[in-house]
Amino acid sequence: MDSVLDLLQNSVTKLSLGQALGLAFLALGFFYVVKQSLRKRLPPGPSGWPLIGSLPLLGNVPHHSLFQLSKQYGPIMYLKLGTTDTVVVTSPKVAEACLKVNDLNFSNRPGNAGATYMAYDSNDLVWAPYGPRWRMLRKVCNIHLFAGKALDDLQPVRETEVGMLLKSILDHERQGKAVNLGELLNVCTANVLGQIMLSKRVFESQGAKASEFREMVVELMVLAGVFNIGDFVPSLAWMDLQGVQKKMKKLHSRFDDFFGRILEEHKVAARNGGGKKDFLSVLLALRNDADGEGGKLTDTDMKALLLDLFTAGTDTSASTVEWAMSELIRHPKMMKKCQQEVESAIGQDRRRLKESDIQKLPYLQAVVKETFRLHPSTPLLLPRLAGEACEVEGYYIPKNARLLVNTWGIQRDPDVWERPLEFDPDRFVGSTVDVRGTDFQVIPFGAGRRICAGVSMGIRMVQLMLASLLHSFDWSLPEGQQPENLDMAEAYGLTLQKAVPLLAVPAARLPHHLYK
Ligand code: HEM
Repeated sequence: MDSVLDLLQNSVTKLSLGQALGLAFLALGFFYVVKQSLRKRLPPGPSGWPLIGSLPLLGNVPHHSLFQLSKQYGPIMYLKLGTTDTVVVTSPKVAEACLKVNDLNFSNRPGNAGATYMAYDSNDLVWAPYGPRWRMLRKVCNIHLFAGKALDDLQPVRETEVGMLLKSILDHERQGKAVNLGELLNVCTANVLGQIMLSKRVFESQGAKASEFREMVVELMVLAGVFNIGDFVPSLAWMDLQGVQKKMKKLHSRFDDFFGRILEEHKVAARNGGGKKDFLSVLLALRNDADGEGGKLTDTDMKALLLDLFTAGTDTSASTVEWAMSELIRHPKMMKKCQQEVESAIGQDRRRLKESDIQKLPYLQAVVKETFRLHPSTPLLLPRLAGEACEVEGYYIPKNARLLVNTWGIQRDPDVWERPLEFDPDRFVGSTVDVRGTDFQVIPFGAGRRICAGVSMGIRMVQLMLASLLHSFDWSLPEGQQPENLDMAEAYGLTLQKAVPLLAVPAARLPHHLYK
């Protein structure tokens, strides 16, 4: 052994300077090639800048900018957002590879200030780590809120609240006012959830507590929509450069007080034998039973769940209907077709529309699908996290990389859809393509294990509200505005809102006694 080493040493010392330099360059070249080939395995994408990465490329409306970038770099892109590894997906095929083939690996969500400071340190359902607790929370919600039987049992609540929506629109009509539809739809969806979960109309304008809650939800939407630098450059999070975390903490304590008070009222009612038949009462009754694999339901679990369901369920459904109404006002023939369909299904003077009528309205269902395609309320879904490094479409995805699925881009891609920017419900008439996470060309609710928990409730709410608005009223724009000039610009926030809210003028179509 010694002699071999001696030999090597001698030969190295015997190399000329030129030979030694040549060897050194060879070694450097070898390492460069290895490094490059490792790099090559990442998906293509912009190189970005130190510390901030490609954050400046996101612009004001990130799903637009990312869609443009995908045209340059392809359907799977890698970029640094701040210091975080991020993978952006913009094709049905790659979305399926992530959310179906590699679903388990992408079943977590990345931490962020909202989850930490507002959602009880990810102790809720939306941000909970994938595992037994998440499963337990989801199961409880499925059984008591979202499964077919629970949804059917809650049908009268939805119909009653939609009835109140129609009545309030009629009041506007009598005063000759245009209505801010988005606002009224928000009130309706929040009250449906309030009645289901707390036996309370949380968005009533009378009463200090009701309006306080509304104000808090609006603030939460604004805060959650802020692009918080600390989420992308974690080493700077402690500085809270935009003051977002401070505001979140303050808002969280207001929500906690609000839900805490309602929780205490429910506990007292249950002790006195006067418990209500709502979701919170069910949770209270379950608290001693639900100690299976997920552990007990604590007060915190319950408050976090209530917060989640209000925030995930209100704006999403309401803004979808606002977009649908805007499209129909721009396309009067389609609006007429919907109204004729409803009229021939249930008539125009006998009664108000019921949820069970929707099955007789295939064109209206197609209008809803087309709205989900063109105006998905959560354009980048909610972020996922790669639990382990993995391979997607031959590319290397690092462990802990964030996954953003640009469903807005997929649903407007000319490679995927014919005439993608045209609102054309007929593309869904007689088609089996569905929006519930099985057809990856249209996944407004996401897909896989962490698909939206409230898909069925959301679809039912959207269909019922839209069909009722069309059955009960004719709609036009305030004087001087032309349908073809209606502003359809998007504002970026927690959900995809219209930048300019829709103001529309209603004209009653039903006998007045039917609005009671
Ligand atoms: C138009 C209506 C709605 C749309 C478009 C929508 C969309 C979404 C999307 C895109 C996600 C993320 C899915 C993913 O990561 O793959 C999500 C998650 C979620 N949604 Fe919805 N949503 C709607 C209505 C609702 C309603 C009515 C509720 C409940 C009242 C709800 C509760 C939730 C919850 C709890 C999650 C988190 C699921 C989890 O992480 O396990 N959503 N939603």
